[in-house]
Amino acid sequence: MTTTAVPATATPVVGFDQVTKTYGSVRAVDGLSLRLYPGETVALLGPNGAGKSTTLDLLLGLKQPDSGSVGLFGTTPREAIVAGRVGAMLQSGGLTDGVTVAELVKLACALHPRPYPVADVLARAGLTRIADRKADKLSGGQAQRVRFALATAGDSDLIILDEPTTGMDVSARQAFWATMREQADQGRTVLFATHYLEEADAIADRVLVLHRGRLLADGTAAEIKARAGVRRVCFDLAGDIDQDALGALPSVTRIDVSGQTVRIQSADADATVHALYGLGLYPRNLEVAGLGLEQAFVAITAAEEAKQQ
Ligand SMILES: Nc1ncnc2c1ncn2[C@@H]1O[C@H](COP(=O)(O)OP(=O)(O)OP(=O)(O)O)[C@@H](O)[C@H]1O
Repeated sequence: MTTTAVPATATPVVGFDQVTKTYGSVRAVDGLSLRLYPGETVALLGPNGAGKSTTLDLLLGLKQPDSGSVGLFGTTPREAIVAGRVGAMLQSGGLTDGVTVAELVKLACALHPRPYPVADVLARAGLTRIADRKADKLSGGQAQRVRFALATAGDSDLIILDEPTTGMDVSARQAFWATMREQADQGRTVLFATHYLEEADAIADRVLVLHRGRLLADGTAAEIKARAGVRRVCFDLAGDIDQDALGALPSVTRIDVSGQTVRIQSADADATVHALYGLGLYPRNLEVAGLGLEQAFVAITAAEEAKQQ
């Protein structure tokens, strides 16, 4: 379903084949097969507990699969990491108390086989002014920027980011994504897990939706939105609003009424609007539009939940 033009013979940056990982009775990753290719910017979405962090840990060799295989650049995660091909920014850890920001970045540069100059790494992450501050004296957003610096200390081919912008303010987020775009434009593969669907929509050229450890959707944001197969119908009504009657219109899957404004999700917007007029109502400011990525995500995962009940 992916639309990215990739030669069939290209060695995948990431190759998951039928990977399963369980914790006791919890199947965190369930038969996952996946290929990522050079230059792709890929968002990994999923509700809490969907298996995103476990997937990234498997990719980084921090966890081993119970079955199936995980490959990076045609080799093992460990070999790829030792060769400096992977930069990673995980949700926590990596920041040692009592050590300054500059010292941490220097160490990350020293450990990378193809390091960037320390001053460049600090500047790119917006850390120059706080380079002498101790890592345990940072705000949440500053600590995230340090993790970002550590992930980009050298010239890696794959950058893995687990919820990278959590705690960052708006300008830090914008700067962060501008840098990631540059990295992708230079041919690097960027894989990021996020709960900010607007970021996935704006940044990713491919979106993966995980649900209970399985891949529920894989495509561009536009394809995921279309796949939800639902449209939004929004209008104003004068007078008393009979929510039950509107909810019973054909193909309506969801209804919200706020003041005189009605917002409906419909699997067949034409049929819904036709029947709306059939009730003898006169909607004003009528708008029919596709779902945003966030609503599409909710619709897709809710449909899957309903199937599994
Ligand atoms: N170390 C562990 N021991 C036991 N269960 C675990 C462990 N790590 C994760 N799990 C379980 O595995 C499932 C997947 O967890 P994971 O952290 O990969 O999900 P996630 O998509 O990253 O979630 P979130 O969005 O909340 O960060 C969850 O049900 C979680 O409770």
